[in-house]
Amino acid sequence: MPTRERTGKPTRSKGDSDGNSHGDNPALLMREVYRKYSSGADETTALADISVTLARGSFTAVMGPSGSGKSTFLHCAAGLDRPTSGNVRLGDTDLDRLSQNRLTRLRRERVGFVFQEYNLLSALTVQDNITMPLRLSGRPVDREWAELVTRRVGIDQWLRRRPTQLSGGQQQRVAIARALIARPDAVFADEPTGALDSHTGGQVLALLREVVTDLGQTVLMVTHDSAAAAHADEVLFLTDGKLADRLAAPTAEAVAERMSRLGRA
Ligand SMILES: Nc1ncnc2c1ncn2[C@@H]1O[C@H](COP(=O)(O)OP(=O)(O)OP(=O)(O)O)[C@@H](O)[C@H]1O
Repeated sequence: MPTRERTGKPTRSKGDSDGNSHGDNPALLMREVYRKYSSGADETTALADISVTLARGSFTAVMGPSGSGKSTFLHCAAGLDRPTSGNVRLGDTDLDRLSQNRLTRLRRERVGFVFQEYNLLSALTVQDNITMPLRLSGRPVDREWAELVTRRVGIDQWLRRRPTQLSGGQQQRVAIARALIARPDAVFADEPTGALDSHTGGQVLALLREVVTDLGQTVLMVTHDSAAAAHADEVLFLTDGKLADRLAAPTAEAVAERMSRLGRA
């Protein structure tokens, strides 16, 4: 059932148009992506023939054994790394055609990041941390969106504090608000609950789910945790850099079972 955010605007469900300037296209399209690392005679294929489409307003988890290519996948998808071959399209932009400067600008303006370690600036207030991506790209703050995000993420009462005056879970909420402030094409989360206890981690995952369901954002999350992956609409399983399996409407048990099957493969 579609929900409505507090502004009264209808929100998107999986696959809908996003209502912003980027039209009907998917949030992310990866086509036949390879990422190889060479050192001397050694070559490692970290990603092999990855083709994935993320619909706007979808929540996707990426799982796989250690070394299976999860971080490389996230970095290539988010424009932090360039594939050796293949295409990555974020919204309506082909990343392989961008210069390094344009790619940096795109990451600031159209991508949100949430890391395990929050990466907040301790000298700045929560408010200034959240609006930092906009200041870096010289863009004005959309007050209505900023208020909606801070309220929705549940940090409106801490805006004048410094990150060190907040708990880990509260800091991760600030990082999520910062990731959303520019209304990105996609939010990339790398083990966002890795540093949190399971209760607080559960709250952060529920928040990411709301960010997708209520605010229509697109989230791609790398995780080792089956229970975390179960918050997503779909789980992608990587082994040896390949997309080995995928699971829609996951439960923690089904995810754990697929993971153990991959381990035996
Ligand atoms: N800079 C690099 N140079 C050479 N090989 C690399 C480099 N980065 C990653 N690799 C290799 O690429 C493969 C995929 O690494 P990646 O970090 O993406 O895996 P991962 O699934 O995220 O692992 P983990 O769960 O342990 O974080 C591994 O074999 C790794 O050793």
